[in-house]
Amino acid sequence: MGKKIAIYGAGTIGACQATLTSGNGYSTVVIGHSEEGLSRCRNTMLQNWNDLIAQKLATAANRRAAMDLVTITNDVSALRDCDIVFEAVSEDVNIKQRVYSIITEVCGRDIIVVSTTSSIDAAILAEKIENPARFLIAHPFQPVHMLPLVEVVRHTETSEETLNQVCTLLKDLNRQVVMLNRSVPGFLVNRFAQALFRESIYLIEQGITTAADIDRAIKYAVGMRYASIGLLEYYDAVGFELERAIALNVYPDLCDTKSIQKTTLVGIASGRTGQKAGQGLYDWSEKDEDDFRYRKQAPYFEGVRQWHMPE
Ligand SMILES: NC(=O)c1ccc[n+]([C@@H]2O[C@H](COP(=O)([O-])OP(=O)(O)OC[C@H]3O[C@@H](n4cnc5c(N)ncnc54)[C@H](O)[C@@H]3O)[C@@H](O)[C@H]2O)c1
Ligand SMILES: O=C(O)[C@@H](O)[C@@H](O)[C@H](O)[C@@H](O)CO
Repeated sequence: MGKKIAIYGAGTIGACQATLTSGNGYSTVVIGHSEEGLSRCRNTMLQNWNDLIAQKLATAANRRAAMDLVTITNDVSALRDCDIVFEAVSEDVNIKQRVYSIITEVCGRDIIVVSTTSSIDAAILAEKIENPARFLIAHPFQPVHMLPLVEVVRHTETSEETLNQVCTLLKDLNRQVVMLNRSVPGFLVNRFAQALFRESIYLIEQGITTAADIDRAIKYAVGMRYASIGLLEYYDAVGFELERAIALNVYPDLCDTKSIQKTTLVGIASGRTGQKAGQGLYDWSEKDEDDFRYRKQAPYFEGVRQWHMPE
């Protein structure tokens, strides 16, 4: 500990990353770029704490102490004495490049910059920063302050020292780190997710089943099984002979389209784009938003007991 952490970007990821770092006793600076953004960030952080307090995982004193460790500001000079900057601005290479120039200007070229990008290649981002040896990606998952996995993606010029410092910090934050030695689109988890999304939409479009039944299958088989054993432990447990027989039957029938599917295109054209629009694969007007937020966090509550919360 003792490090001062900065998070550049006051959106969804910035607010939750700041909840995690300050909730573990780190002084944290969040850089935004609008007044509304700053108050939205503060409100998201308070909502995160209130959810933890409602579960009796934190107290009002923890919330106050953690919020006291946080500076949320539009003033980039607040970055000056930080040791490491998590970049969490919009998923746009040009915006990220502008932000890297500002960080280097304020902090010097030895500052460690960690991008939270979901999809931009590490080599592309590394080209946009003055000192690529001090740059890598650490891709988190929502809800970022609670879900433990972080995919660390290095590129050819990332120094060992940078990698070690970032991994040490992530481990101190009780993160489970997986490492990619080079960038591939979607890293690991979004590759798995896209394969499942594509197949699920295909099955619905073929009239084979419904969104609700796909989600039941995921929750009560895939989710529950792989919560306690690994996917590849399971593969070995079944054995290669049976998996070969199943693959010979299933591979030829799997969806392999390279195009965006009709359901998604029609949804976008008609404004039925998902939860925020009230309608997507589900009718969200029929769903309870608080219950969904609770269910989204529920698997991770136990992990919060390991936080080193300030008091
Ligand atoms: N939302 C997710 O599920 C998720 C998960 C993991 C990683 N990520 C990645 O995290 C990053 C941030 O995503 P998000 O979901 O928080 O987006 P967001 O839109 O909620 O937040 C991005 C923030 O960046 C700010 N911003 C834009 N230009 C800026 C600038 N020049 N200076 C300062 N701030 C600027 C925006 O105002 C906004 O507050 C992206 O790279 C995204 O791919 C997102
Ligand atoms: O699952 C997540 O939280 C991340 O992988 C994100 O990067 C990504 O944007 C997804 O939410 C989109 O499915």
